[in-house]
Amino acid sequence: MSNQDLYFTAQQIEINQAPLQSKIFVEGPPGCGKTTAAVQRSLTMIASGIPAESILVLVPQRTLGLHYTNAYRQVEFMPGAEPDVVTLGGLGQRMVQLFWPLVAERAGFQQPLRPPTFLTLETAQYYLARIVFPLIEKGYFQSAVINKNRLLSQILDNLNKAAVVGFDYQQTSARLKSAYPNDPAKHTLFDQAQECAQQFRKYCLAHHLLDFSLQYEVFHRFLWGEPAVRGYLNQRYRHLIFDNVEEDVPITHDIVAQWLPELDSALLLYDQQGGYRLFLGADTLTSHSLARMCAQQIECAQSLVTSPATESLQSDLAACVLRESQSPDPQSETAVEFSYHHFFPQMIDQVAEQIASLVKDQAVPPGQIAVLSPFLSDSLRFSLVNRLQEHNIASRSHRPSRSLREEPAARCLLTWAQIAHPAWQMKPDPEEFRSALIQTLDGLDWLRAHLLGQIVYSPNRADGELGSFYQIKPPIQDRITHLQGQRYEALRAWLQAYRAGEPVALDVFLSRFFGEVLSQPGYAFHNNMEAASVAYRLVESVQKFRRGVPEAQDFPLNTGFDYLNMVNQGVFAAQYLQPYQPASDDAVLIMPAYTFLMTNHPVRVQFWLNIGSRNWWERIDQPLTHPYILSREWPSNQPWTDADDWNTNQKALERLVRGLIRRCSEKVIMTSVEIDESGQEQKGPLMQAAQSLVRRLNSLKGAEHD
Ligand SMILES: Nc1ncnc2c1ncn2[C@@H]1O[C@H](COP(=O)(O)OP(=O)(O)OP(=O)(O)O)[C@@H](O)[C@H]1O
Repeated sequence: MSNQDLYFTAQQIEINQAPLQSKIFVEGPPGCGKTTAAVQRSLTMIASGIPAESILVLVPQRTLGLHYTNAYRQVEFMPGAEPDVVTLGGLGQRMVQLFWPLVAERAGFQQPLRPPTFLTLETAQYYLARIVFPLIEKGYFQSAVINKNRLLSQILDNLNKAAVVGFDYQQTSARLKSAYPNDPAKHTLFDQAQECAQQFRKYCLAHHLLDFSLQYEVFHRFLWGEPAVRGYLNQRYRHLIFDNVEEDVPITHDIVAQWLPELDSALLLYDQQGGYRLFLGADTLTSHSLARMCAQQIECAQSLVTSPATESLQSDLAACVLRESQSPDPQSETAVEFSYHHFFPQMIDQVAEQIASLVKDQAVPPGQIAVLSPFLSDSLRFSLVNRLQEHNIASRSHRPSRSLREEPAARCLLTWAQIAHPAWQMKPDPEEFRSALIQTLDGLDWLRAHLLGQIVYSPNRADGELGSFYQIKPPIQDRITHLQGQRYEALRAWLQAYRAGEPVALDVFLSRFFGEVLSQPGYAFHNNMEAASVAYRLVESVQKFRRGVPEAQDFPLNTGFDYLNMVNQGVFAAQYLQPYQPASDDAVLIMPAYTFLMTNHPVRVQFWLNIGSRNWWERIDQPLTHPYILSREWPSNQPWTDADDWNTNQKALERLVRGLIRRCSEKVIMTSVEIDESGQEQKGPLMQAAQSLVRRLNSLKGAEHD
């Protein structure tokens, strides 16, 4: 629906028609039309002669800016003369780049004349790993039962929290310890994490490297107060639209509070009951205090998404979560459905069938259906996508970060890279080799791959060469089939030729191998768009790694070894940010629940999978960090208790339930299983709340009959 087709609400008209120089704070529930009104207002401003490039649209994360970028794409702006849609981190990075000479020395960089290198998550993990792994060998982090990747990301998380909440990162351990006064084991972990963070920061300052926390800190502490920088920003931007203020972090709010009086106009949009990015430092209190800085306040009360029935369901289920005695509204019943199953696969089959019936019998567009769960495991995603495919229904799954290592296509490419570079002395085990064969030769089954692999590959072979298909005994050749044998031989010849020549950087190797072998007819990547896109992202990830590691410029070949080493140790390509594509009407969305909340895409029907799982309620265990204790609200020296855990989990579930239902216009279908994927019995708090709602609705009916 384009904006021309909408009848704007009174509040939307008020926002759109407010005088051009106004500073307005709009608040309301999600789905009351705030973003739509803001997009419209910016277009009205541009139509009235305000230069588009003087409008800054600030969002807490890129997905939340999609409505703006999509709308601006429809308008023909001159190149460079369009509104800027950015996060404060993005803006900060640009400023650091631009004003580097002004700030490098003052910020403590030891080689201020060298240009800054901005680290990605992976390159930051790489440098941090070089500090942390030797310490692990010495016995650090022994009591933390988490994998290396999570260890690294929690140390980086502490640095990020300090930067965005606004405290000295060297105080992190003291803050955490004061919340657990009687837990020496935790104290040791916090101190060790702190020591790693300190060494990492020292290394970054010595080598002009900036991870996210340092970018943010340099911008906030050293550039924001500089008259030259402020002058530049004030000349460039005169109008601010700040959407989803409640999902942003305190330092962004501080900066905006100081900036507001200097701007010509501002429109700030606040979602009530939001703050889902708490893990990343989002702070609803500091965000709401911005209301005082705006002369005009507008409240939108009416959701344009929910029906009266889903609105009631939202309030009734939230009451059950919080165990408040509230008599439900009978119409809630029409907006919810429950389905119970013994086992996980039955639940998946049933969900797929229900979706097929919604699409085929009730003409619900697939894009108006979302399947949500707290986490999206590979097996869950895989089974659901497959079941839907059997019904000819397209789906789109999105996880904000995925491990490339988990992608079979990426593992396959990296296995061949190891075989192509014997000097690295990284020999895949026979199982990895067999999987690579299955992933590579189109139509090769497990048994044939096993036969072929057993004969042609041995990790013990000193020269690392692969055996030839033609030396295999004819009856076995027949079993493997000559067609697959020829394909294997062409692959082997390619690798042999590569090994005979000068090796190239890993990303170059991967692109060539993909282009010249894997994507050719007869190989499994041919016409396989998903595998191709994984290959592309892997190449990009290696490339970014090579470019982000300055010493790699001199030794590009070592980078390949380092990269693979990190992958093998479980560090990365542990995570990459999947580009988020805006939702389309022809594919069912399959997403983690919190990711869905950040896509700004309401739907008609939601499926909540396995509501008995405690993951709907419980925070993931983070032994080295803590989102609440490291927030501004948490008083120093106040102990964190089990009751705090319980209360925050309750509050988070209530917020999640409300947030999801407020993005649903017709029905929520809640599914549960007795025994989950890992064989556990399921009866978590969301399930208990749902059961309590059923009881309350039933007793209401009982009362009616009486
Ligand atoms: N005047 C209107 N009439 C009908 N539908 C509308 C109107 N304004 C917006 N919508 C639709 O309502 C939905 C929510 O709108 P919008 O995203 O602008 O709300 P919001 O308050 O910004 O929500 P969120 O906080 O989730 O971003 C969208 O699907 C949008 O197309």
